[in-house]
Amino acid sequence: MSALFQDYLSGILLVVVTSLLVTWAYVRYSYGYWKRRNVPYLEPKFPFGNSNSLIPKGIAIGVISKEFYNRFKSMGYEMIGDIMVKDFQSFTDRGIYQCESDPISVNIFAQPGAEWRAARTKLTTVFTSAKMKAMFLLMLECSEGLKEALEKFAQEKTDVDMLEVAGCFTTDVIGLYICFSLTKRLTKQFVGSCAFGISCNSFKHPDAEFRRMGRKIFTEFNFMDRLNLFLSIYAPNFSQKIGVRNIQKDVSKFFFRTVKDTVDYREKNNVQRNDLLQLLIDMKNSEVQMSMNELTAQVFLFFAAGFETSSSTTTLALFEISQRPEIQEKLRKEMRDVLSKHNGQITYDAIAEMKYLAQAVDETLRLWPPVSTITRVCTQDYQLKDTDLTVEKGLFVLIPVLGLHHDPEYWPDPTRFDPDRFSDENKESRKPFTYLPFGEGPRNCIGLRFGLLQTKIALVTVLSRYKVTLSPKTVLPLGADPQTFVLQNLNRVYLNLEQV
Ligand code: HEM
Repeated sequence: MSALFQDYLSGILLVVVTSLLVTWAYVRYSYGYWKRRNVPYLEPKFPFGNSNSLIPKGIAIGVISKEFYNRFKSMGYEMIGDIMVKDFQSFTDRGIYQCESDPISVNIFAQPGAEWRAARTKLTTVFTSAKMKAMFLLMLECSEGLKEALEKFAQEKTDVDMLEVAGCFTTDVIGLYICFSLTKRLTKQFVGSCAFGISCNSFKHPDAEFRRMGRKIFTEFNFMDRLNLFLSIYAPNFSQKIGVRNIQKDVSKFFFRTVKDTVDYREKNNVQRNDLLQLLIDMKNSEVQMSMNELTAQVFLFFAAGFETSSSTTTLALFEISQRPEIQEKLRKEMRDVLSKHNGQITYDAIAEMKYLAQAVDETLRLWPPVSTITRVCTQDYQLKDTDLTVEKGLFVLIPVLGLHHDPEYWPDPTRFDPDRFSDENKESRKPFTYLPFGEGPRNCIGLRFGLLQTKIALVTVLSRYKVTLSPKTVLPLGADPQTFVLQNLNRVYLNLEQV
């Protein structure tokens, strides 16, 4: 019996030791990939190679890719244009994990090649100029909630947690855009009414489900969420086989429930609305035949991509502007001049006329690009121009947006906030592909105009009414949070408002 047990133990030991040896050999071999090809590289460290962004106290992905960029930029950045635009057909995918058993992950951001192209063609119709103009009215309606909240802060002379306030505004905008009517009457009927268990008036209900889910998508990961994320990034094929999900279960459940209830309600009651969901419902019922799973996944992605990027841009623009009184005054003067030409009303055309505002937003996106690293995956072997190096199918490419945006060669004194960098004259002399806040090429940001518009409306709402200063409560430097994939700050931005 004891000999049998010993044999059993030795067997287990042998399996364990062999597995460890095989893993070690595999890791060593993988770490030698660039050395074997004679390409300059950073020595990877066990167990996370060159990336430790998923472990507590790690480094944000944008900061890691900036470090790579600073080390190797002498190799030339021209290949970025080839990869994103000219030779896009060899780099159509983003390499984001998706898993059929978690249908919400199969969205336009993650979809590969042909599936992505079909989805992009369908969804592009959502962002026409006419739709943007209609959307503008809805954004203005949502800015009423922002106005009220700001008034309260100013009267009570309390610090404004700007990311939270901007997050409420953009959540309402995107929530309404996705699911609710563009007409005032119907919007009023639904805002805050919890018609389908949703409340989308984040200012009145800061813990409304839409807002709670929004916060959760980017910042709240428990141990299992973290483990799932880790597996989906480092072992995607294995993760797909065992059904690992990279989006939190309750977030996924919320979107499936909400979208299903809303679609059922509209179909049963023959309700038609002028919003994204209607467009997707029409597609579902047309020859395009979008499934309910795809429809829900796209709704989720628009929500996730649409609110956080713009709320952090608004917050960081105000962070910079609060510390530069001369820039703030110039912006306010422009706002007043333009608004006075439009009877004091914020209109679509008035926003388009505010050139210095556009420059300030562009400069914020240079200094603080929410998507600080863009990814592409090589989808067919690719010969890198002027080299004998073949980029192999399946290889991941990181495009170091933060590194490019902070490079003193293209942006002298790069940490200084200076909207004049984006004057017409300076824009003309800029090198291509050194400014990529919305990506580039066929897979660039589909919501670019939407994002800029809601950011500008929020800024006009704040700056045309209040002088903004940075509260001493703000801990500096802000620092980049390693735990999220968008560039988020570790420390909150607190502002003080004084009516002008
Ligand atoms: C300031 C605001 C925003 C910024 C900085 C931003 C940035 C980006 C970036 C860098 C990408 C990747 C581009 C690439 O890979 O080349 C992206 C993709 C995307 N964004 Fe945005 N975004 C913003 C707002 C929005 C909004 C408001 C929406 C929707 C309403 C949106 C929807 C999307 C979608 C669907 C994609 C995937 C496009 C595709 O794969 O075809 N974004 N965004």
